[in-house]
Amino acid sequence: MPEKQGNLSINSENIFPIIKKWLYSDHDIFYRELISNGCDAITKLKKLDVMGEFEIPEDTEFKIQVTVDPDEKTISFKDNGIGMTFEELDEYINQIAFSGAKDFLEKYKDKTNEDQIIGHFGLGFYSSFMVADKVSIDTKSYRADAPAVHWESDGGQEFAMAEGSKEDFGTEITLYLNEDSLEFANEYKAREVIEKYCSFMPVNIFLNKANAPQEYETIDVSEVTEKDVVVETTIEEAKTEERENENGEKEIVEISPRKELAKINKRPVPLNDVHPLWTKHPNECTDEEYKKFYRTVFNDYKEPLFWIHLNMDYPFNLKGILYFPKIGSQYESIEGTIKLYNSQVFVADNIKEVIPEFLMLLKGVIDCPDLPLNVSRSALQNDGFVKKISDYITKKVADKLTGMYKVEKENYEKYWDDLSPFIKFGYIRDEKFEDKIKDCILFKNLEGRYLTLAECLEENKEAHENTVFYVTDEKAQSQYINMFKEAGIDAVILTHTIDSPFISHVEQKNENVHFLRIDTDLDSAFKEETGEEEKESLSKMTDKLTETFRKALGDDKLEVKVEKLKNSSIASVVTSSEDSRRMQDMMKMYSMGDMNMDMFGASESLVLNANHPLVTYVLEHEDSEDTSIFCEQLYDLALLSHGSLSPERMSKFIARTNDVMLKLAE
Ligand SMILES: Nc1ncnc2c1ncn2[C@@H]1O[C@H](COP(=O)(O)OP(=O)(O)OP(=O)(O)O)[C@@H](O)[C@H]1O
Repeated sequence: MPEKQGNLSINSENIFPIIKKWLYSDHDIFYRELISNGCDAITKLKKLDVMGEFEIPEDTEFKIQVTVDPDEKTISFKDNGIGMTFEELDEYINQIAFSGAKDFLEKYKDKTNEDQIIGHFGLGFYSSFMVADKVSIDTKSYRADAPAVHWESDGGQEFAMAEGSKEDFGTEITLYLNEDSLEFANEYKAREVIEKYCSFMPVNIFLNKANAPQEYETIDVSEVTEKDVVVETTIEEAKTEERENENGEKEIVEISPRKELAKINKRPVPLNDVHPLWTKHPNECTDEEYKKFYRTVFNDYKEPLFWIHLNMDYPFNLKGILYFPKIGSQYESIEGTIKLYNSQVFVADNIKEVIPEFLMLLKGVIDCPDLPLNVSRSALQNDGFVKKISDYITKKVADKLTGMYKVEKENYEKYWDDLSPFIKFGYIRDEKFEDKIKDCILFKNLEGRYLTLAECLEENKEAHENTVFYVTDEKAQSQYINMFKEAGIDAVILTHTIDSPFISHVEQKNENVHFLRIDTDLDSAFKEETGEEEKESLSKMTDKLTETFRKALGDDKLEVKVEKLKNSSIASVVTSSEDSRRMQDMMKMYSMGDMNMDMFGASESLVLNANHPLVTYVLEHEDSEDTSIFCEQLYDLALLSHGSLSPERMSKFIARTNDVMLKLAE
């Protein structure tokens, strides 16, 4: 065999600093690249066997063996795949692998943002130089007549290759780590990285540490296979116990039989699952398997609500499982994770160019071998193919939900509280999803029944046409809820942060429909019908009480309304204008709380019930010495039932209440 030395130098002298910078956040990627090269080499050999060009020896067990050696500061990756001849190695490694790195550099030389590169596919073998000063390859082709080859390169600039000594077919790549990268030879680190990238690769991956002491396990002799190395066999005598039988006599019973045990070298356990659940046909998967897969992949011990198994072959290849997680409480983060794979090789989490943003609230895996992953994010955004994938996933999710709504309404309602933030987010963000799902959005009413928007409007069309009253905080708005219930008026519960943008969106899409918070201007249903004369007298009362309350509270902007409420036990309530409240909420959301809210008009009004004796008392005693106490107290009580008092008002309210009680005690 000829020997060969050469120069691998790539035009740029600075290739290392540049590549290192780009890959800085995921330096560990070389594990994925070298292991997936090994998987490819094994897959190729299996294909040759199917094509009849090679016969796989009977005792072959395909695997990738990773060995870390912290003492020698090396990591080796050994596969029993197709291997390379001298010429192939020269072509694939000296030319292609290095030209791959060169292409990579060319493509991205003007881009400084590492975020623009997805997956880093295309860097392959060359990535080993990110962590190693020296790399060697020992390979032997599957072709019986091809001699083994040894290749090595110091620093990735020059190489030397010559006949090697490897005896069996396959490839072993050894990395001599640089001082900055020694952590990768740590067994636990290695395990962590392999589990991150290679958990579902299609060939068994084993990890061991060089010179680690042999570990053993004990099994029943009947379970020993040809592959086991038996160190010793032992007999465990039967265990017996004296027990009383049903006739009250004592007898000896065997509680465990005599066993013949074998101590064997610990059987290696692969780090990966070569047949992840998504690769199976949905008909072959059980609920228990789906749940177990969810637990292992997402470390979430709360059971998912349900899942969708995606399985598409045409016009593109896409498989995956999307889980709808159970949301613990509304305060818990509902951020999900969608893991993207390319032929069982992990690429990245949550690539928003491929997966619609609202689906990121779910948890799931998607494997798409056809995805162009070696291009920049901006290119992915404009890629029609990626758009198709994204549309397909959206359609599948919408179909599942609408199907459930139609066929399993009871379950759908049961899951609604968990599903609702996700569905509402999708409804706002994705027009296609909105189109499909809009008639399956539910609203929980005061009785706890679930209604669609159309049903809500229909049920309440006599009492308040095209208006939906809603509650955002069941505790703070309980007084209003009671008033509504007494008056036989319905409202819906919308307590999630997504609900505020959600109702605005519903209003935009349904021009006539309005949502009013339950504490907005009181509906006529709560008021007594008033004739013209009474209206005039109420208006006079309003003027008078406005003056009295403004003076007592020292607030000359206070909006006061006087009404005859049917519920005579209520003296005062605060109502707020829907529009200005929404505007204020929006300001808060965008942290513009400092802005002067007066520009949006008065948001709150004090409504006094002319049917309540305390109100009539104030009306008749505007100049009495205690009037201001009545005014302050009525206002604070109204505010309290509307929400809460400011700390300053609260202290004054407590002191004043004590004074009032003292007076009563006198
Ligand atoms: N373990 C191996 N066994 C056999 N051939 C290999 C092995 N590793 C690399 N090769 C050969 O070297 C070539 C270059 O490898 P490299 O990892 O740089 O790029 P790639 O695998 O083709 O593409 P990618 O960038 O997707 O990894 C491979 O195409 C393959 O032919």
